[in-house]
Amino acid sequence: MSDVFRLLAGGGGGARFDKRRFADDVSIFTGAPATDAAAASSSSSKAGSSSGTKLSLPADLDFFGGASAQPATAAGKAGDAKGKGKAKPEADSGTATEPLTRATVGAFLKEHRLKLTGTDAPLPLASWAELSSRWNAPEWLAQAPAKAGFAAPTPVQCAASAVLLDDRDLLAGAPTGSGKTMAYLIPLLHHLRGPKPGPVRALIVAPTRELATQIHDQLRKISGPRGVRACVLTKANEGNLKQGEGKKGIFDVLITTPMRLVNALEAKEVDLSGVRHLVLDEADRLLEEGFLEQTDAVLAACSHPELRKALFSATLPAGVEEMARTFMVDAVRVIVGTKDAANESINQTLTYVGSEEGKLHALRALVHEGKLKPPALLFVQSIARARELFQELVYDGLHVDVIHGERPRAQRDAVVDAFKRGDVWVLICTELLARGIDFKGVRLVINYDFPQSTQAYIHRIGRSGRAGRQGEAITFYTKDDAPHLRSIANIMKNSGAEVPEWMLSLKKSSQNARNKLKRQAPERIDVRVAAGSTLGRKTANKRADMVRASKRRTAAAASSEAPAQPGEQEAPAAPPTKTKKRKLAAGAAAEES
Ligand SMILES: Nc1ncnc2c1ncn2[C@@H]1O[C@H](COP(=O)(O)OP(=O)(O)OP(=O)(O)O)[C@@H](O)[C@H]1O
Repeated sequence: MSDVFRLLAGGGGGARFDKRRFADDVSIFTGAPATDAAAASSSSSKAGSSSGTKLSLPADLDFFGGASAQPATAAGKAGDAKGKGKAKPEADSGTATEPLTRATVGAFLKEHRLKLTGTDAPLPLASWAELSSRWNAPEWLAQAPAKAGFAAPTPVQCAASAVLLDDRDLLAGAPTGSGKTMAYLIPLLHHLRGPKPGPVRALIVAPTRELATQIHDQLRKISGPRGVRACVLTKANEGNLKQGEGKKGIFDVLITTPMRLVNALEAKEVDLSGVRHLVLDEADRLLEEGFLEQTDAVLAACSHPELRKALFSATLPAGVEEMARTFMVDAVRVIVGTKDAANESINQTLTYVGSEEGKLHALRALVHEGKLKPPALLFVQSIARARELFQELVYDGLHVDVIHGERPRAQRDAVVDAFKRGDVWVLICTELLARGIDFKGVRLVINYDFPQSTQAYIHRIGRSGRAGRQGEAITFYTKDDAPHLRSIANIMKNSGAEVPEWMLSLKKSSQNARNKLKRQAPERIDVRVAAGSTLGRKTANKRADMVRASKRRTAAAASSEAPAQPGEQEAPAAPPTKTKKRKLAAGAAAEES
């Protein structure tokens, strides 16, 4: 039996993977025909063990491309996207594409559903070759995207990169998974040219440490032979950013969460007066309650007179755009597809589960019906519920793990790696993973708890269907969620999903109710209590033993790590008072520490 196949086997009770039913999936793991794979099944590994042995994965199992040295031909993949608003490069790999002219740009914008507004908005670039022909970028930079597997630019890269290469302020909205990160990293590298001792010259702010780390990884991938020096700000490397007293800063690019940066600013460990390029990734989140105060402080500390600002997100509510206009100068606005819409490569469904008690039944039914296609993300509304659901599912043989802002940093990193390797099949998570995280191979997102806003919905389900791949999202709703059903149903309809007419004609929830829901998650009974009726005493005792054992393993693994601060961005609690605001912000940025 192959190691990979051993991974499929789960221990304990509950709804296990039925390997006959999932013969097609099993065959991926064995490389054998589906029927043989099913016949060869046997069980040995422990459910929920994510630390797992390192496996050498067959290509089909390398869901996230992490195991293969050669990245997937991303341009080809993105090129697979059919229809509107998707990451769709304009040409096949390597094909030279004519630069756009004022005469041809209209058709290009229409074809790629691009909206470009602003004074003298620059023409989008039509191929990476224009990096050198139009902006005189060094050869290595013009070749960097193709080397990274991105043969042709995606629509947001065509339009937004051109604006940034022209050194203009930018507000960009494009669907999840459409390549926004490269859209700003490539121009950044162009402007920085190479490493230069002295103060930090570029600053990228993102709401979670996980996203900051991912951006850093992407930057390293393309930063070329004379690579600029970038770091994710941590307590440990703060000192290296200090200027003066005979010290010269050694980092060109700083990538950070707002709270971490504000702490460093307050401790006078970082000087941002040399920052020429500021990127706010997931800008609407950074300009929302919980982060706004910190983002404000960061903007104030970036005092360079020629500071250029770039704001990116898949969702840009009107209020955020309005706020952005107060600090941007002569900005160009780029929108790909319909603003604030879900990615159209994702097949979306809403599932009525009655009450909290119905959720586990519905989840287990998905497993039995072979509809829970791993790798899958399972979103819940709070850290407490993430823990509860993990305790409930850890015995189901699903190779499940959990990630949230109260797990120590090393554990969070290990879980992300295990998920990328394919060791974890189902990852229970909070909003910590909802934004920006690029697990390319995620096949299914389940909203176990109803999302608290349309933005949360768009970002959560956007963890699948990336770079032109197909994805799937299932959202559970109870009768208590019904008042907010209509707004999600509308988002679904606007991205081409079939939605029953009655959902669209439900009464619209009031702005107040929507704001309240956004601020505060609804009360839900404990997942374990909801499941209580299905558990025999014996099973319950066995579960308790296994949870204790799992906790012991976790504690042993984390013994060297200080835990992150409690709270996180998805649970911004009650309307903030002044002091509470500060606490909230600390909570919102818990994952950065
Ligand atoms: N030109 C390209 N061709 C094909 N794939 C690309 C291209 N540029 C980026 N990608 C890939 O597309 C995936 C999604 O990119 P990225 O994470 O930047 O999306 P995003 O638009 O920022 O999404 P989100 O809104 O969720 O943050 C990544 O795996 C990236 O490597």
